[in-house]
Order: sequence, then C-alpha cells, then structure tokens
Amino acid sequence: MTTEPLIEVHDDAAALATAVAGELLARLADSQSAGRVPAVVLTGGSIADAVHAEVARLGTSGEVDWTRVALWWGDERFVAAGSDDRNAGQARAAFIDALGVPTEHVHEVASSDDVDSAEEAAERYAAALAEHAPEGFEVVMLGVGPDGHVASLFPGFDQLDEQGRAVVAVHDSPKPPPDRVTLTFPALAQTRSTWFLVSGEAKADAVARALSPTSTTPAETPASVPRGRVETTWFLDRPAASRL
Ligand SMILES: O=C1O[C@H](COP(=O)(O)O)[C@@H](O)[C@H](O)[C@H]1O
Repeated sequence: MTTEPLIEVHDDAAALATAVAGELLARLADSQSAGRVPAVVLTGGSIADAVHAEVARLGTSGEVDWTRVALWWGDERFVAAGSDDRNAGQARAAFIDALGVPTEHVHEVASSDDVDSAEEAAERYAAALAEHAPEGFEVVMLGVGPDGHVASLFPGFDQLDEQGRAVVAVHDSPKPPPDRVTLTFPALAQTRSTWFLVSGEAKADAVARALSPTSTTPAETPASVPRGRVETTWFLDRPAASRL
C-alpha cells in the first residue's frame, strides 16, 4: 500500500537541491546501516544538475560509503557515449567520478556507440536490472517536464501502457534528442521512495495536474502515476508550487 504524496516546498531551486541532496545522503547512510547496498535511480534534466552539484559538495562528509551505492537512470538519451545529451555523462561529471562510486555499480544505459538501436539498449538494461536490482530501488528520483512527462514517458505515447517490460525504447520524443530509453511505470514502481524534483514556474501546471489525479489522466500527465511503496515526496520550489 502506498501513502498519499508528501509535498515539500523550498524557496528556490538552490534550496531545493540542498534539501534533496541532504535527504539522499541521510537515506543512503540509513540503508547502508541496515546492511543494504542502496540502489538509486537518477534523473536527468535541469534540476538534476543542481542536485548532483550538492551531492558532490556534501557527499565527502563520510556519512555515505560510496563504494556501497548502486546508481541507475530512469531514462537515457540514445546518443553517442561522449554526447553532452547523455544523462549519465551529466551525473558522472557532477559527482559520480569525484565521489568514487565503483564502475561496476554505475549502471549506464548502452549508448549508440555500444549497440545499434534504442530497442537493443532497452533489452540490455532490462537484463541488467533483473540481474543486479531484483529487489528494486531505495529511491527513484524523477524530474518533470512542463508537459508532465517523467523519465522519457511522454503524454499520449504508447510506452505509458507498457505493463510487461521494465525498459522500452522511445522514438520521436517531443523533447530532443528524439531517440531514448526509459524505465516503464511497472519498473519505476519497484522502489521504497519516489522523489519528484521540480523547479520553475513553467512546470507549475504539470505539478498541479499531477497532484490532482482525479482531474487528469496518465495519458495527459504521466507524472500523476509513479508512487513509492513506502513514500512519495514532491520536492518543489515556490514557482513550481504556485498553482497548488
Ligand atoms: O529529457 C528529460 O527531461 C526530464 C525533465 O527535464 P528538465 O530539464 O525539464 O528538468 C528529465 O527528468 C529526464 O530525465 C530527461 O531525460
């Protein structure tokens, strides 16, 4: 059973990022104390940059053993490994390499240098999830687009209806780049906590719709769907919360 979403409103994107990074470090430390190797799903996009920078800044305190953390992505752009569009590259540059997470715990989606199609990358990622994260995740972090998309699950797209596969390919994404790989709703549900990270007035309508699920549909607002098994929290800044 999942609880109703919690909402935390911070003054601005910087305060939001500091709060999320602090809560993430505390959660990772707690999980490690309980004997787990926490698996975290990272998001891409603008707010992820701010959160990652704060994780890098606060993450050297010794609270977290970074050799015992596993990192995954909710979605990835199917581009070359060195492309600036890669969500994984963004996170590696911001904190992963600096904090010393072992390569074997950093689960990147295959790039277009590695495989021929987004479909093949999705199949490989699903196999990696089944092998290395059979119990699901500690925390899934999700950015939200102004259109209400999460990961690469876009309004009106067929991938929203996927019930069997954990990972699927996306083509003709309304946000560039067009070819992507995304976890599906069933895979995103395998988590203790789901944290939405949303900053900016441009996303206020999407946030309001997602938090009023009786007035929208998953097809219109994919962000209305994901829930953690134990906890779902929306971390917002004031502009993003302005239509609640
Ligand atoms: O393309 C993507 O967009 C969303 C939201 O990004 P933002 O820049 O509007 O914050 C992001 O969550 C997703 O991971 C990414 O691939």
